[in-house]
Amino acid sequence: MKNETPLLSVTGAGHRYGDRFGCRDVSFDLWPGEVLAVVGESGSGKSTLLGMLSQRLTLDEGTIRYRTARLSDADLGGAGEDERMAEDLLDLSTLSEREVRRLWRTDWGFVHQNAADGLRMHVSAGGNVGEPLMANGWRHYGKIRAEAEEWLRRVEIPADRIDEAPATYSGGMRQRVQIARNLVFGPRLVFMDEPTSSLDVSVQARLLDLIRSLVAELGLAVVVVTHDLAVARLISHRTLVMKDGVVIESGLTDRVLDDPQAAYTQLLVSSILQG
Ligand SMILES: Nc1ncnc2c1ncn2[C@@H]1O[C@H](COP(=O)(O)OP(=O)(O)OP(=O)(O)O)[C@@H](O)[C@H]1O
Repeated sequence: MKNETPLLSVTGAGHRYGDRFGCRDVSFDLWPGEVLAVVGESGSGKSTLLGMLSQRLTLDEGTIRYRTARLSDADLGGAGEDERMAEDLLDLSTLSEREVRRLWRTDWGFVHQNAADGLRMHVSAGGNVGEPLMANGWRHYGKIRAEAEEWLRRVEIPADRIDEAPATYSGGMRQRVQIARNLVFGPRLVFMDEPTSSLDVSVQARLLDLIRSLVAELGLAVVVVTHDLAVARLISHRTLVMKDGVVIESGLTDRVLDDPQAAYTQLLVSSILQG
């Protein structure tokens, strides 16, 4: 059953590069446990949308609201801030940098296309996964180590390799460590930018399977950007199709892919079938 308020609520959102919009007029709601795929060809605005949602790019029009429980902690500062934090849906444009950093520490994960952007390649895998726990106040080395080991086991890293650095790992293993590092602290919303596209097809399937089962098990909300409709099909519940910076079609993934309404989506789907 759905909660009454979405976790993320996006209305008329847009980002401008100079005088041109990279994406605009994007609206959707995302509930806990839901995976939203953003698909479209190169240059359609997928990365811009992800950057805007994750607060890496400015929101130049519209609103993005996020439902937060944890930000109401008293340690955030003045009374005004606390009051605002206690609200159900928080307007992200009102957050200070410190508040955004806190969201990244406690609530949000980001799985990059290239593991090197999301991992410390020369720190052990165990260290990579333990670090977010330390950032969240874990102090007991044995507990951090045990939790990191448990997560590396869940993402199928052999126990005898956790003291090795990701630099020595295969591409698939690196992505799995990146996933563990992004899930170990219990986020509620995870952004994924082409999480499998740097990998061989056979490795992709296994990783997608792992992502799908972890996301379901943890009830995570996910926004995944992909140019690959098969990825959308495998892991997402709903899909947004983007073209020239705007959403041209959205709906349940099976509906969008099996019965596309927009001519552009029909073309995308048929080019896959022919390919
Ligand atoms: N830094 C930038 N400066 C100016 N224009 C940009 C910049 N980044 C992207 N754009 C433009 O914004 C539009 C959307 O690009 P975006 O990178 O979001 O598309 P995309 O769908 O993610 O493409 P890809 O799959 O190739 O990453 C394009 O017209 C692109 O040229």
